[in-house]
Amino acid sequence: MFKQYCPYQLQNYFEKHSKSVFTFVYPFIQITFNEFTGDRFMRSEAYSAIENYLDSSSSMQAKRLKADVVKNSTRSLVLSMDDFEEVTDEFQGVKLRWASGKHISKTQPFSFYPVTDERMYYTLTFHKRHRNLILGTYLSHVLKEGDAIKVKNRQRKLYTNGGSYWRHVVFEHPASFETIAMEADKKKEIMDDLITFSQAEEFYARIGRAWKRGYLLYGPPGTGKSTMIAAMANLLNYDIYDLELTSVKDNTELRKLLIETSSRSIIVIEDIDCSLDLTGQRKKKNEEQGRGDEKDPKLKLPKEETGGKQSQVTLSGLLNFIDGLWSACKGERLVVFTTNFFEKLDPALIRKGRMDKHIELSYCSFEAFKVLAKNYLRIETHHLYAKIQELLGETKMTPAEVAEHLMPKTLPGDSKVCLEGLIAGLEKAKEDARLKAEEEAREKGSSPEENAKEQGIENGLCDNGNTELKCKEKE
Ligand SMILES: Nc1ncnc2c1ncn2[C@@H]1O[C@H](COP(=O)(O)OP(=O)(O)OP(=O)(O)O)[C@@H](O)[C@H]1O
Repeated sequence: MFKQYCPYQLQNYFEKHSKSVFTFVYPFIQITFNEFTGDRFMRSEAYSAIENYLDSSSSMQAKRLKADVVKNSTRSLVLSMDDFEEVTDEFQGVKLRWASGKHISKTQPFSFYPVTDERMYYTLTFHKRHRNLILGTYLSHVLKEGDAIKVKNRQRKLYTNGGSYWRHVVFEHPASFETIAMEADKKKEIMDDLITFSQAEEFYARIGRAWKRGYLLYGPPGTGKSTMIAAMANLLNYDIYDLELTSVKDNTELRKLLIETSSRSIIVIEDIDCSLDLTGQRKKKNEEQGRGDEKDPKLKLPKEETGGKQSQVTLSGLLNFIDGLWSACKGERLVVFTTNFFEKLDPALIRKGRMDKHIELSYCSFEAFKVLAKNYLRIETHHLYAKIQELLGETKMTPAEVAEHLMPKTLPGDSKVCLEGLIAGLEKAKEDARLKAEEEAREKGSSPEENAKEQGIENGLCDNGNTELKCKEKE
């Protein structure tokens, strides 16, 4: 009515003065928290924290609620406060009122149809005599609680890069450290390391280091490197960013992608030896040029998925990402590289400080087999175990291959059939290796035993299933 009957020229005047009179006599303070700050595309962190904080209490108080299904493993229903609804809160005996609202505006940019733009907001109302308490302690309490609820309830995501953007799906991999086939003490060491890292915020701040840790997982294909990454993410409740380096155009794009990763995440580069053209060229180039520059800016990625153009990402760009200045910007993060060829990697890339922990995932040991048998067949022991132990000591078989033999062919599955299948597989692998060694010995004119040993070293294998580096060390 006011807008309809009051002359337009007077409206502003009245609004301005009535507001100041109203503010003078009104004993309450009102704060608005908008969903978006400045930039339309940046959601306000304060708004998200308040949303989480209020959602936890609004289901008990609000009369009108919104429901949404969260597609995590349990598909739970999340209730939140509906638009233009109010709830009260109490803090140290002080009562406060939260209300949700929505600004709706119709914009008509270049399209024929008007586009509706909705912006949510929350308002907090409290008496002005509690100003110090609310602005100081209460608001930081709300933000802290809201962030903690977010961490607890969040759906973890698996991101992958398509060009310069991240796309994501909900991450629901069932791998855990319990199901990983590995020696118990090695497993415990890795878990302790991860947990210590995740709790060491103050420690990292005190020693002046960015809160991040690098892991290099190496070993033959099928030994559980990817499974280990999923187990790490599940243990720490982190997101995963699976970075496909070959589709990143240049260092600027790499930096953009990495700046967009969030805290509490694992950044993974799988098969790093295939993503970066490493040692060979670099060493050769350095030798030719007679210099030992660690970060050769001319070293480029192979020409692959960057629209047929050669990727311009350089080793120096990658090294900057791992431990350059900006890498400290986003808090708690793990960087994980995987490779099948440890020895191919540039020492600069994997030196301690960049890749702090080197974890070898190797061929299936008897202890690892027992974990797999427990997972797949639910048995702790069997009279065929002795034979399997003997064969695993003589033959190399990856956990992936062992797992395949243990997979029941029909349900509910017969343990004896699976174990016999595994024994047959191991015997065949042993025989194949023997024939191959004989064949190659004939070609070279050396004895099969010598040849087998040489082969083991060439292929990165060793008597006990370790990779080349260890074999050489042992020798
Ligand atoms: N150590 C292990 N513990 C439990 N399962 C394993 C292990 N290693 C392999 N597997 C099984 O084998 C499959 C393949 O393993 P995974 O993809 O993790 O191997 P990888 O080392 O990452 O191989 P690649 O180098 O080819 O990427 C997985 O689905 C998993 O079920």
